[in-house]
Amino acid sequence: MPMSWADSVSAVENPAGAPSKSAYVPPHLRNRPSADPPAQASYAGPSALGNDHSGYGVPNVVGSRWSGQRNEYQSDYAGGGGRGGGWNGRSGGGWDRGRDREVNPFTDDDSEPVGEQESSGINFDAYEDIPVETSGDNVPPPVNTFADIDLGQAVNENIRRCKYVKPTPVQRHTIPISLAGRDLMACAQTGSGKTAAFCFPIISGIMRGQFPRPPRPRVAFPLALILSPTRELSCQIHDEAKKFSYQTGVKVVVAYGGAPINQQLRELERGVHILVATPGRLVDLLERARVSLQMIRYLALDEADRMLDMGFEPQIRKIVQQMDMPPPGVRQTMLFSATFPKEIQRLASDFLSNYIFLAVGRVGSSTDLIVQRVEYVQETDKRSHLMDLLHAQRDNSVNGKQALTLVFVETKKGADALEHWLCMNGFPATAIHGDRTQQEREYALRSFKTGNTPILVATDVAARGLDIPHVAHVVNFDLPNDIDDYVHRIGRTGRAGKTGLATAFFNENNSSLARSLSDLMQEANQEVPAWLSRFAARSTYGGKNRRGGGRFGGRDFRRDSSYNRGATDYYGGGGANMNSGYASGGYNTSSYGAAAGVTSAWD
Ligand SMILES: Nc1ncnc2c1ncn2[C@@H]1O[C@H](COP(=O)(O)OP(=O)(O)OP(=O)(O)O)[C@@H](O)[C@H]1O
Repeated sequence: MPMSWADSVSAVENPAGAPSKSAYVPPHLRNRPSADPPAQASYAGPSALGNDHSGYGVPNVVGSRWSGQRNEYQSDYAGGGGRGGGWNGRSGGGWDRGRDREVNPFTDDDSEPVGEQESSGINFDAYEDIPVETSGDNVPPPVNTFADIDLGQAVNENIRRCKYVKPTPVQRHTIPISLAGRDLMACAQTGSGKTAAFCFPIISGIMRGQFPRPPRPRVAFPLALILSPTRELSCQIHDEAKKFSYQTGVKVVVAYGGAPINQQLRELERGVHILVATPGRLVDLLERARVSLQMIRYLALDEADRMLDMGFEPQIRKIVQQMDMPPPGVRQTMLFSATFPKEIQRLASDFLSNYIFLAVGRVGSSTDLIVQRVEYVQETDKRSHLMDLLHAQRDNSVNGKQALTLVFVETKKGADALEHWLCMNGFPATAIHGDRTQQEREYALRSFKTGNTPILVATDVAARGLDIPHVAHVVNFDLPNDIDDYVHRIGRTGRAGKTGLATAFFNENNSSLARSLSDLMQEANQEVPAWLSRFAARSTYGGKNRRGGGRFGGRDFRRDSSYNRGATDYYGGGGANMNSGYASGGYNTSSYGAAAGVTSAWD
């Protein structure tokens, strides 16, 4: 009988009763040192913060909204209640022991990719002429190199370990904005390095800041909260953040649904500076009073438009507005996505204070990195058409290794059925969707990443954020209803300067998407088939086709004349500290890159 995930985790915790087959361990708990010392000796974040590896021995706060409060705080914030109170002293030696115990995330081969995983091979030329547009008050100028940014020695060392040679455009612009303490809504193409763009300033800010001691034991008081919509994405952000914060003393913990909560509670009790979480599990932890948000200084929402879409909005409002989190203007808030529909921007502005809007890159995820093809395929022909594509791909395999192909379908049942059919026909495939257990989801992802099953059939649960190297082909077997979902799906390929292919199967059922798809492809200089243009000419934008970005995935809604007329409506009661410059029409916009001065089909 297969062992459940919960059983397998408790088997890890109770080795005496462990079954002979290897037990499943959640990703964020893998590669932990085998002998776990008592909690009080395990991690002493605050002493690390004082253990100056970062060049911050002398307060050197760059425009942080916390700089003025340094002296009010104790110097030894520990990030969590801890057990036994071993969290307080810089001189207690806990950090040194803690640091020794810190697992080196750069040697983690947990998800060994098909080929070598190198960042240095990134083709930055692909980003040279990317259009960038900022709006807002007193926008800090972009930087050109990591050396131009004062992130501290320890973070710089981790950047080197990551093999990041220079910042991507979104990093060049957002990091100075965030380090200046400004709120931010950033809309940048898929695969362009947004994760590091919000992680670096948070880590650096926590390293240089001084924070009060958590007031209650056994309750976690994170300083930063990063929310994302899926479990896999939260795990991925956690992994990335651990790399960026290695040996900085900043402790990152992840909490997500589908995993045993007790394990996560124990992690939280050991101390946390940065909590990465999915909204549902976080609400659970808040309701159990095991996490308090009262010390939050940084709030980042990844895939922010998804987080504020109908499904998640109530939970996000609860977390951000109805618990004990400091209000906008006190905390620093950063929202990131590749797409930002205007109505979502309006909602989001409730969470922000005098923010800067940044748009980087074209719609369709990247300039010419993703070749987009649309083929007219009747429902009944889709399987055989897919088979043809896969056969062609198999013929083109390099060194016997088949390129990774991600196939998006509409329903969970459809995913199961297509996976089964592919396997029956000799194509090693696996599937990921919301009805699979977390263990199955993780196995599927891992099996795909390592190339054991080079075809992954997925629902939209895999559409956003997942950074899987070597995905060469994204097939929209079923097209989504929303063009923004299409943008995120195809963005699973063509990442970080690499090229990719996206094929969509289109038929009458997708008529409502025709116009936005055809416009998007034109914007991205893709060949639009004549038949699709005819479909587009016949259709209007459906209610769900709400793109408003033109060359970008979104444009600042405050630029709309309707916004200036009705500014108070949007901000009434939201607590936003609106800069008078916007409402009075004196708002600043600047464009960088090849194409300054914006004209857009959607405005
Ligand atoms: N400065 C850099 N130099 C080289 N590689 C980088 C740099 N910054 C990020 N990367 C790499 O680029 C890839 C994509 O980054 P990331 O996942 O943060 O993209 P994203 O913009 O969040 O994408 P999505 O919109 O799909 O969520 C990752 O593999 C990351 O390690």
